[in-house]
Amino acid sequence: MNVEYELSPTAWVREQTEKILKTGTTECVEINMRPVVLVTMRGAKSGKLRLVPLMRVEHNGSYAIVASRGGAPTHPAWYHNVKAEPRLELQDGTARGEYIAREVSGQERAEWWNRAVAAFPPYAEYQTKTDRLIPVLVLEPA
Ligand SMILES: C[C@H](OP(=O)(O)OC[C@@H](O)[C@@H](O)[C@@H](O)Cn1c2nc(=O)[nH]c(=O)c-2cc2ccc(O)cc21)C(=O)N[C@@H](CCC(=O)N[C@@H](CCC(=O)O)C(=O)O)C(=O)O
Repeated sequence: MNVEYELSPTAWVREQTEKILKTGTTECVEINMRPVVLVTMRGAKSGKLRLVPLMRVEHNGSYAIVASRGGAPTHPAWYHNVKAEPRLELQDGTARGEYIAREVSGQERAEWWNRAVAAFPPYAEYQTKTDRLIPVLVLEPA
């Protein structure tokens, strides 16, 4: 049974996703020479399986995903998907696993925000472009 995946309507994102699917590894793509992971999540309204590439922020087997959307004034739609259904799959390189996402705040968010900015420095600039607090969600192995 072939599962119906929905790729991003944004061309450059869809192209990176297609490359990951074709090569079988997220190592075939990068942003500013920084690694990417591929998250598979359930659409909150459509129920579709959506494939969302995000920057790789990893620490001791857990990951953070950052709902930056380049510092746009509103959260990316995928943020609402993950809040509605926190169980998701993450692919890092060729490794894929089930994770449970939870939004973090306070000191825990600060720690993961530092890791995120170390992994992808533009996050710091994105946060200066919007007064929305960019959500950080930690993914722990299910
Ligand atoms: C364009 C829109 O995407 P979005 O979910 O807003 O997310 C925008 C971007 O964050 C998303 O494209 C990311 O993959 C971009 N992106 C990163 N985006 C980030 O926010 N952070 C990152 O670290 C990041 C890294 C990254 C690396 C590589 C790459 O190729 C892309 C990267 C989209 O896909 N819309 C679809 C689906 C939206 C959706 O998920 N709908 C839900 C409902 C959502 C709701 O309830 O509101 C559903 O299906 O039910 C549509 O409009 O049809």
